[in-house]
Amino acid sequence: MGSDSDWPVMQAASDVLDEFGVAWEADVQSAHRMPQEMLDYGKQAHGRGLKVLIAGAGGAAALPGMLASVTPLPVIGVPVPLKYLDGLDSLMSIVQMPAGIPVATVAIGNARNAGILAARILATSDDALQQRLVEFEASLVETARSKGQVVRDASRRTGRTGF
Ligand SMILES: Nc1c(C(=O)O)ncn1[C@@H]1O[C@H](COP(=O)(O)O)[C@@H](O)[C@H]1O
Repeated sequence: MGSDSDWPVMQAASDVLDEFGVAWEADVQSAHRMPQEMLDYGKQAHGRGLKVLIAGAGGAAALPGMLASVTPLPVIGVPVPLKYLDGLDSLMSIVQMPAGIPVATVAIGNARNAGILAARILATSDDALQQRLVEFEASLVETARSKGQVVRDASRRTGRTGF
């Protein structure tokens, strides 16, 4: 992430990776504030055995794209919302990459989805992880169904059938 101030948003990625039993590391690397160190981190990531990079940054978010330009690894960008512009600036900075340097961009502030997408990428070569993802998706179906049941029960009680 571009700053430790992004951690409250980015932590959701590490939380969901923990849920799936996927090892992760977190670091602060800023393309703007520490360009050489950030480039070194990106260049070395592949050789160190990392498999997917999740890059979260707010405002003028150069970090995800710059990382993607120096690594063959898949990079997932997380637009971090700041006080001004609600993360739209970050979203635009991350999503509009030139051809040849892709960054898979998730919704503003949705680091959890970045973690899940990383797990899905890793699961293409990990059957056990694939199975955990299948079970996770099934649990989402159950949760959505039970929420629908709560609404149906409430509408029956009140006699209202629509909203
Ligand atoms: N967007 C970038 C980059 C970069 O893209 O290189 N480096 C820091 N930042 C962002 O600046 C915001 C404010 O950072 P501070 O809270 O440290 O002032 C953070 O959201 C960070 O991701």
